[in-house]
Amino acid sequence: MSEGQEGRKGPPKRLLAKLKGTAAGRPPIWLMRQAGRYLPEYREVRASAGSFLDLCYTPSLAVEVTLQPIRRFGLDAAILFSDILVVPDAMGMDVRFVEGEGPRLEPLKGPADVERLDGSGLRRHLQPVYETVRGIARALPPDVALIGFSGAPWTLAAYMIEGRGSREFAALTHFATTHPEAFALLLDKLVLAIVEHLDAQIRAGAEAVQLFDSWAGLIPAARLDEWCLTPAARIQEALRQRHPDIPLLFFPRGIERPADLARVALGSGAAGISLGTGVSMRWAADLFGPATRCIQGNLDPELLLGPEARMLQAAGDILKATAGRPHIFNLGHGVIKDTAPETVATLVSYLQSQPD
Ligand SMILES: Cc1c2[nH]c(c1CCC(=O)O)Cc1[nH]c(c(CCC(=O)O)c1C)Cc1[nH]c(c(CCC(=O)O)c1C)Cc1[nH]c(c(C)c1CCC(=O)O)C2
Repeated sequence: MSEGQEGRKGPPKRLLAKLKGTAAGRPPIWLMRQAGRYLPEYREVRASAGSFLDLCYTPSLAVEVTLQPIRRFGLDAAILFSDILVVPDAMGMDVRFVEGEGPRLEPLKGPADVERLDGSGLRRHLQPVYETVRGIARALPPDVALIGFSGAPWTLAAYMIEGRGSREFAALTHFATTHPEAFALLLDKLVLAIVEHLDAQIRAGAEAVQLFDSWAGLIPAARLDEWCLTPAARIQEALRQRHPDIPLLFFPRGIERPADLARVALGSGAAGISLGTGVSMRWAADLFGPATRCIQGNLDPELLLGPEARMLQAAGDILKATAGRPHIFNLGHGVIKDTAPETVATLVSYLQSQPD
């Protein structure tokens, strides 16, 4: 058992029970991007921190912003405050966050750049992140689960090749088809780096981990196994060998055709599948349940912009569609920055007043 877990015996945690396949009890709730700019207390810490990466690498501040939404809303899980792009940063890429524009990386241009990527110093470079995990584990209320995370290989490759966020990631698909061997090597290096990163988070006290494949929807159907399913299954298998009791949540956002989604979700071996906004919970529940596979999601984050009655109606529809199956309530993507914190409070109260 890892160091972090030993000190964390206490009441059973709803999120972990659901990931084991329990249908009983109300759905736990946490929200992707529950810490962030929609919270005034986050903006205050952010303003004092220097750059966004400085915030990610300063344990006292990263612990504080992780705990802010837990204190304010009483959510059922905390997610480590960090970013998926710390992995390319730790592999030697130059990663920056430009105010109001998002991430910028010096893009990988060809095979030589992939060869140069070096994951051997990853744990050392990311010590502040693991220190943050230890700090959160010590501070969390005993019934709140702690989730660690990483980007999935395809999604990290997207930013590493494109050099920035994009809707189409044209350079990515161009690289993957013109340099197939270098692209395969890149995914390979990322699988190993991600396993190291998640393993270190688990040793520091993460009780579940989420793998974000935010751009999986860009993968052509014929490449789904190679670029999405197989890397996820390799990560899941390596973690299972090291930490058989730690569940993985997989978020293949944008994979929406039922046959593709079922294939990727079941093939990954993950205990939980997080569904994006484009998936109907009604058929997803039938696709995965009642097999002991937990589903997470998938309220449209736009609905949190109001009116509240419409949001609660949609949340109720999700609860109806998932009734009797292991379900973790979440959004279909991250909280939008214009969201009113009061609306999040309304949503959390609604979920927590469900029959148990
Ligand atoms: C693709 C991706 C990234 N980061 C992440 C993903 C996968 C999830 C998704 O699809 O959204 C994951 C992420 N990013 C962040 C977290 C922290 C934990 C949480 O969810 O509360 C998590 C889990 C903090 C963050 N990551 C970022 C912020 C905002 C930066 C700031 O405060 O200035 C936060 C709170 C920056 C970021 N980080 C990234 C982008 C594209 C941006 C810029 C867009 C934006 O600014 O919203 C990369």
